[in-house]
Amino acid sequence: MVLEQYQRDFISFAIANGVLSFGDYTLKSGRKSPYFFNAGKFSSGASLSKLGQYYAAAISARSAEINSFDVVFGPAYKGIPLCAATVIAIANGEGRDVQYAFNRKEAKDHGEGGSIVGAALQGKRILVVDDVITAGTAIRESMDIIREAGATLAGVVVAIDRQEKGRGENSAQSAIQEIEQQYGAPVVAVVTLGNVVEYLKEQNNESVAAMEEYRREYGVN
Ligand SMILES: O=P(O)(O)OC[C@H]1O[C@H](OP(=O)(O)OP(=O)(O)O)[C@H](O)[C@@H]1O
Repeated sequence: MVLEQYQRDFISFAIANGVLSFGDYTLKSGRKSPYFFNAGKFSSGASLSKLGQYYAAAISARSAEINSFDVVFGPAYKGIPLCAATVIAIANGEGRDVQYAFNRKEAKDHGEGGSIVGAALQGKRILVVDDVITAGTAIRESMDIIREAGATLAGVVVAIDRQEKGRGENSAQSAIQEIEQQYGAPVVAVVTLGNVVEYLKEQNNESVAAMEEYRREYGVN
């Protein structure tokens, strides 16, 4: 697996910000993981600005799959700064003025009202950005919003794909693979678990063995 330079930079940036850490973690799924990714720690102007640039880099690197999009949509709440940072990075880096929108978790019944803030979605191709996909609930909710608005899904971008099997007895697929299949649109991650392992190998990092073992146990093919 070839590690692109933006992916190498993103992993080292995530480690430096304490977003990606290695140790013994128990996940919501109950799985014991040798690593943890907490995007909430990108919590300053400079780190959010860089994060937007990594999303923009991933979108550009995978443009053949994503094809074209008109609006970047961020599901509340954590998707909100992400969609804003991503369109700013696209405007500054590529000179392309892309629209953005996000939802309110609770619809507002005064003022302009409604539950979508930002660009109108109707008839447009929507790229959804979020930090992570776990069970896929947030993305399915976004899909409902997109369909109700008469728009179509161009793709989804997340920071990391853990590439692990779902928790169902016979689940051989990850939540990301299920979403790709269900909606017929690509889900692109800035980095995958495979990329992280590759990076750690390059660095002769001591966590490689534990990461590979985790991947053997829970990884998808
Ligand atoms: O694939 P899922 O199982 O939906 O899990 C991932 C979602 O969960 C988190 O958001 P959450 O819904 O907790 O809301 P928040 O952004 O307000 O924290 C996260 O930001 C994703 O949107």
